[in-house]
Amino acid sequence: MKDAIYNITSGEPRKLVQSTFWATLESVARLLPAVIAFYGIFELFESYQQNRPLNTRLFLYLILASVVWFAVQVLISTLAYEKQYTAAYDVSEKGRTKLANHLRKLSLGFLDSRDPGDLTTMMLGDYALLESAISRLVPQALAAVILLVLAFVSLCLIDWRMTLCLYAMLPIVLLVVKGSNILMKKLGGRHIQAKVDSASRLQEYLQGIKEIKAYSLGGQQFARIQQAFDTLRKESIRIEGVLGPVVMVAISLLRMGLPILVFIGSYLLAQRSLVESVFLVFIVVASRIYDPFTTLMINYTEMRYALISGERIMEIRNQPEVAGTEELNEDYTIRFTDVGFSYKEEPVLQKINLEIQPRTLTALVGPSGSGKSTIVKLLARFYDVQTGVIEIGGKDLKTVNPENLYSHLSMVFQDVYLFKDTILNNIRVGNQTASFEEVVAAAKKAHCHEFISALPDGYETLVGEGGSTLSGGEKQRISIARAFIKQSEIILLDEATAALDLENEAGVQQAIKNLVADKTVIVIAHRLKTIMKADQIVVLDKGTIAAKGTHQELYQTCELYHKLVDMQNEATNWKFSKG
Ligand SMILES: Nc1ncnc2c1ncn2[C@@H]1O[C@H](COP(=O)(O)OP(=O)(O)OP(=O)(O)O)[C@@H](O)[C@H]1O
Repeated sequence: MKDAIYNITSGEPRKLVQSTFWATLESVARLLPAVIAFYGIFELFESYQQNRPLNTRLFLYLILASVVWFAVQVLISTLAYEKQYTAAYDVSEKGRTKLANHLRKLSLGFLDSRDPGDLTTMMLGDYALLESAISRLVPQALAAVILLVLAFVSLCLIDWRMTLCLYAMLPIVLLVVKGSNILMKKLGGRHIQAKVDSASRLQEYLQGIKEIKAYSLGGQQFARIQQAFDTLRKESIRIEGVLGPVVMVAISLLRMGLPILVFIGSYLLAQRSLVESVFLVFIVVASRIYDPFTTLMINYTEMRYALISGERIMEIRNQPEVAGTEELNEDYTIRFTDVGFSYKEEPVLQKINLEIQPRTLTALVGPSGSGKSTIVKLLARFYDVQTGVIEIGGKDLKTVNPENLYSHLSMVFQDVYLFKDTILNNIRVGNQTASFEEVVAAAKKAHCHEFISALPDGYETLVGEGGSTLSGGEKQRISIARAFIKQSEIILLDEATAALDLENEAGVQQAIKNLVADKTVIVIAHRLKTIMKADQIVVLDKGTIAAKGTHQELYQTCELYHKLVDMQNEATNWKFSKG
């Protein structure tokens, strides 16, 4: 129970105290008309039995009490509504923000293992369920339990036998509910998975819409979405079909307490072991006492969902963040010692031994899939190595604070992501505090000032999500501008010139030259002519280092490198001087 509440409130159980207090007060207030009615009926009964006139003054008081009750009820309901919803939106806003912040600090390995729609569903759908659980379902459920316990204790003081009749079916109802929990866990999990799959297929469909059009995949991809939606429909019907009857049975069973009460009560009356007024009290109470519990049962399925959502959220929240507290010093010597890594079971890198001196340019070359990008990703600590160690300035990367590491690294990757924001702010990603002049200077060095200035809104131009309104080359130059403005000591370039048109290539090559001057640079180069002057070229083959050296050395001694260069010569008709 404690865990359930902790999960539903996504770690903030205290937020439920106020909501539950108000929900209980509201439920108690709803019982008051029954008390007022009881006094009226009781007086009718007594006056009839004692053969005396009705106490009209009492009825006046009861009418007055009804009016006061109405006003108080409205006030309490309004306040309860406000408190409950404020708490719910507060918890979900803080929870979403915390989760988003936490996601940023998780390893990419963990994020890769999740379905793309999963986290979106969690942020939107799961938190929406928690909102309704915190605002309504849980406070009402807790209020129902509190009320049942309070009523039990007070009614026992009047007549314990009648109280037991009223609650006679409760143990059986609790057993039914407990039994349905196992079913709900299984079906609820499958239902949520079906929702996640639908969201993922939809996201995949929208993201790949260009490929779907280009390769006429409409039917095939659409069938995948259709299947996901169909599974969702089946799971939704299954869960309603199974849990609906369980809820109805539980409510009906509990209400069986009323006929038991009438039956036993009549017997006790006949035996003269019960007075009529007490019998009356119980009949009146029985008309309202089951209401909160009925609401609880009707909301039960939704509440179980909220619980599953809470568990899903807490599972991510409990994932360890990429750890490390050490700060890098001024020494930027990079050393890989016996590094081994695999994304899944298959090893992708084995026994990587490499030293990169500060302010040198190291190029990684090798056939596709040989592990070049993985080396760069390990250095950027997107993943932690599984064997061996990577050090910068003698510090094991695993012990370095990731934020500190990123402050010393700039990355220009193949798939540049631009945020749905102005170009100015997209360049400022490299340095949030950069002035407009600094942004322009960086853009000039990255050879993108010209095309930005030609846009109608210049640096204030909004780019689409992912940078969809700019060409590949333009996006890449903006990412180079980001790196310029960051001015970090280590630069990781992944196919930095891949998306550039020939016309701009020379200019951008010059920009990169400026960028990397006096920096420690690791570049993944597919076009080998760009790295001929590298201080060190590392040739990778099937996850191991085949050879290291300068261009001249490798061309003469490394067969694979020789082959790669010759292949490119042929492909690009590039005249290459062998001297
Ligand atoms: N996220 C991932 N999950 C699982 N396997 C991966 C992942 N990323 C890469 N791999 C695999 O790891 C191996 C090395 O990939 P990597 O991207 O490092 O090679 P690369 O030399 O950079 O290739 P390319 O030149 O084609 O970009 C490949 O077999 C690839 O399929």
